[in-house]
Amino acid sequence: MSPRQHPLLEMKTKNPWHRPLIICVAIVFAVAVIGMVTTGVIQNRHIRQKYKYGIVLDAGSSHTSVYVYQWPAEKENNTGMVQQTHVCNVKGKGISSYAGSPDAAGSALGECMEEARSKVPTERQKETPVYLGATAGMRLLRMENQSASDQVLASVENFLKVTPLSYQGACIITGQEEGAYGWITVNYLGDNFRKAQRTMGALDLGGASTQITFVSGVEAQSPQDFIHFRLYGNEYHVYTHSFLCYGKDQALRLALSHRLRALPETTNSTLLDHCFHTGYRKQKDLSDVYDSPCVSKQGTPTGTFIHQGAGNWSLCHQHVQGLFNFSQCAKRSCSFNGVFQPPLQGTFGAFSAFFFVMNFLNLTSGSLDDAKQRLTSYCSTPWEKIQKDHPKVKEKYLSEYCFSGTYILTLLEDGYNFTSDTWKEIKFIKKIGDSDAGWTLGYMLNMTNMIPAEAPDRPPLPHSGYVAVMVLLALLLPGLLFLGYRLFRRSGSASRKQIV
Ligand SMILES: Nc1nc2c(ncn2[C@@H]2O[C@H](COP(=O)(O)OP(=O)(O)OP(=O)(O)O)[C@@H](O)[C@H]2O)c(=O)[nH]1
Ligand SMILES: [Ca+2]
Repeated sequence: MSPRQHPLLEMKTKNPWHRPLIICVAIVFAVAVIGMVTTGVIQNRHIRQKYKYGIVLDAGSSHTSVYVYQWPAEKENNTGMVQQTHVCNVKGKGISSYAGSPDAAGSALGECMEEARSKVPTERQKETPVYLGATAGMRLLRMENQSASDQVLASVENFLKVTPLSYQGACIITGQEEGAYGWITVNYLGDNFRKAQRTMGALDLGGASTQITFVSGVEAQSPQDFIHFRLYGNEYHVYTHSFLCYGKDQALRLALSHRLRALPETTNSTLLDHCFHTGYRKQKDLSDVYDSPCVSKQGTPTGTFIHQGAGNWSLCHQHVQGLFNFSQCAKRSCSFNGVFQPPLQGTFGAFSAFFFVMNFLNLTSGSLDDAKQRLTSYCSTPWEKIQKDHPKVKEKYLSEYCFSGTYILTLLEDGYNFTSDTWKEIKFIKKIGDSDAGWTLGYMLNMTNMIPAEAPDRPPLPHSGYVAVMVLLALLLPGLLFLGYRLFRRSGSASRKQIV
């Protein structure tokens, strides 16, 4: 005879609903888990980004560039989100060169504006802001001839107003704005604001002006050279100064005019220039030198002169030093021409012509002494060889590199007070990521209020992190329940065995 079963066990094996119930519960659990995982995955799948766009025209003294920027629509206030997607260089010279025919200034932008517009989806064009900022070329034209400068601005305005984009205005920005926006650009692109890390100074060399901008702990002795920013919850005390007429084209005119003064006033006198290569010889108009408010002149010099190279770096360096006045800087912390400058602080990004020139001369790395040595050798190379070595470079740029390189070294060392030690703090840059270093991005960020004074509150987890945690917990929970159930059953059967 089989041993008699305990009445309780007998009852249990006889319960016809037990197995289906477990199966039902298991199915519900499985469905719930699959449901949660699927929801998590679907919720977190790649959503097609919607972008916003902005266009800024940099109307510089030498030429105009049109920049197109793009950023994810829902992340307007997260720094590091705006990217340059396109740049178009307008053919011809800068807008200030249209002083004699202002009506043509606007239409000259046509091709590049069309190209820029094609980079913005049609449905976004109506809401895409367009800004035009003019810099030192227009500052000089305004000083010389206000009505001509007004007419040029009116011409570009009339042209931009009728595009399908959202035209926001055309104006001449101040040198201080130009410096400050350049500083905002490099630090925005370096993500220095959001990470509250050390900022980078900005050095911009244009055709007609140059800017130096950096954070300084020094008290403002000259308040007009300081700007205070509160960005992302941090305070920045920023020194900035713009030197009108100290861009590289105006500096060259200034240098030529100094040397021409020493020549007899006969036409076609020969100007022997140590900043140009031996063998370089060109007839030039005196008006090319004197036609600028940066160059002092008696009367209106007309006629021509022979510009002849004599390539000698140390003599060129001496002449270039003569463009700066250091005598007013004896007493206080100063750069040149009596302009206050606090001691240099931190690293610097040097862009625009600082980069074009130093990159061409292969001087973007190495010491200051190296740079001087290499420039000495470059300047003494005959013009014929220089032309042979660089057949594709525009003759105007090529002929000027010895002067431009010397001017840059002098401006940085004698002007701004960089030394052999601090030279390594200068990084010659063109772009950061995909975006050009320059004032335009900072200008647009400011005009569209895209950098908040305070850091926005954020949830502790990013969205994807939140979904991942929820899915993990959802998987863990049924597992724990199942484990608990098993333990409960095991302890139940153990106590039953004891009873038996
Ligand atoms: N070598 C070289 N020079 C360039 C190049 N592009 C521009 N330049 C020159 O470099 C100088 C500065 O150029 P930009 O920074 O565009 O100057 P800009 O904005 O027109 O002038 P500002 O109004 O003073 O800022 C000018 O003399 C230009 O002619 C380039 O690709 N190579
Ligand atoms: Ca510029």
